[in-house]
Amino acid sequence: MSQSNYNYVDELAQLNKDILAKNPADILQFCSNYFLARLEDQRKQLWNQQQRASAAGITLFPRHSVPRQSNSHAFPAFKTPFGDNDPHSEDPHHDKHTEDEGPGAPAASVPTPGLFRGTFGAPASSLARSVDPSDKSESDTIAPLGAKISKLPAHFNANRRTSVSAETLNPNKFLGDWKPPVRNLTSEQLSRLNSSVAKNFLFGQLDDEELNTVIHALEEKRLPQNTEIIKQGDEGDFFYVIEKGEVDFYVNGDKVNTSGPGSSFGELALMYNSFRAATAVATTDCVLWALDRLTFRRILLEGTAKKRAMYEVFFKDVPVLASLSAYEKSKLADALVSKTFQPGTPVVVEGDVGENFYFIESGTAEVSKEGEGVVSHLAKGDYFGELALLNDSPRKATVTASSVLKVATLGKSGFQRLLGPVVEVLKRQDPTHQ
Ligand SMILES: Nc1ncnc2c1ncn2[C@@H]1O[C@@H]2COP(=O)(O)O[C@H]2[C@H]1O
Repeated sequence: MSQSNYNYVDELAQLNKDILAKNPADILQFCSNYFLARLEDQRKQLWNQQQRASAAGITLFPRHSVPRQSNSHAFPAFKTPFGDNDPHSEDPHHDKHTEDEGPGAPAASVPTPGLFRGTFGAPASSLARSVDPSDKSESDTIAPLGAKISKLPAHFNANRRTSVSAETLNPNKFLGDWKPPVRNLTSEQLSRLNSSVAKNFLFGQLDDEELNTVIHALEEKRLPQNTEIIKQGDEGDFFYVIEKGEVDFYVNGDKVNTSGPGSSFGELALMYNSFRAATAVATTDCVLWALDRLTFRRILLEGTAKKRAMYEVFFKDVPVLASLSAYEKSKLADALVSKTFQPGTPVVVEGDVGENFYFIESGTAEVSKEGEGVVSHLAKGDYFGELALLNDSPRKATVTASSVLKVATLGKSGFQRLLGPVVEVLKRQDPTHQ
């Protein structure tokens, strides 16, 4: 069953519950009111989502088409779903037709009163998802690179399910009698999963039962080099973990990232019920493991979203991370593990082999060196422990909690993978580096 069908079934199930609870006299009027209220709610969520995304530096709905870049991937341009009421617009009457809509395409907004008149004002037929039999965005077939990418329907974003909070805050309510898929994994597949994929940072938050459910729901995908795994602008269907190979990511034609074994991608559209934020292309032959949207939302959504939100606040107090993009910060948040040390407890000891890097979330610590005593004091937003990881050398100093100390730790592989862009700055500023 396609993802749209799931959404449709969820929606009808909820409507049915409301009808049974309220037993309305005028069923059609009740249904009409129900869907209008749902639509309004959805648009408000989308609005909030856009605000949060832009605060984090991500543009969900660029106003203008983005010219094709020199690489070979076609990227759709997006229209704001807020029509003429887009507060981000410098010119509210500009850009009613983009080149991507084609000359005959209807205007994105039909003026009607009300905050979201752009989308509410559109004719009913344009609010329904445009049905294009060639649109395989829901299927788990993966388009080979170079396959023709069809243009987006004129009302592309207006028709997306974009609720963040309703399902996010109470996912169980919306998932009904959800049962995770159980794949018939061979013992060879299970052992590969346990030795690599299960170590993905996002799975670190799961208890044994949850991890087991996730592992048995994973589906192996072997993809040749140059396969387009995800297309920017599509609806989210799967979350992926890389077992082997490399994947490049493009946003509006610009390469923004590369990921390798142990990394995951494709979570954003599932978390925010939004379209795919980037195009993902296999740059080598790849072995991936795909987790379906509902299992992701049911088991991984809440913990991931909470952790990202929590560290998003903390990262504002860590100047050295300022140069990381919003997405790089999210990935860093996934990998961090909080630990608390009582006053007087050493966290790293001079001469020891180093395995972890630390940010101070709260509390204080002091740095001391053999023969020199205390050489510096550390507090919230400071970090320590990178030298041993960078140089494969013993710890150069001892760091001891001087009050209850909460740290966010990162292991060696996460440190190399996620803090690469700021390593030079860390090197220069590490307080244990004398
Ligand atoms: N800079 C980036 N911005 C957005 N998404 C990215 C970026 N780099 C990698 N990605 C991944 O690309 C995926 C595309 O699908 P999603 O939007 O579901 O989730 C996205 C992320 O997992």
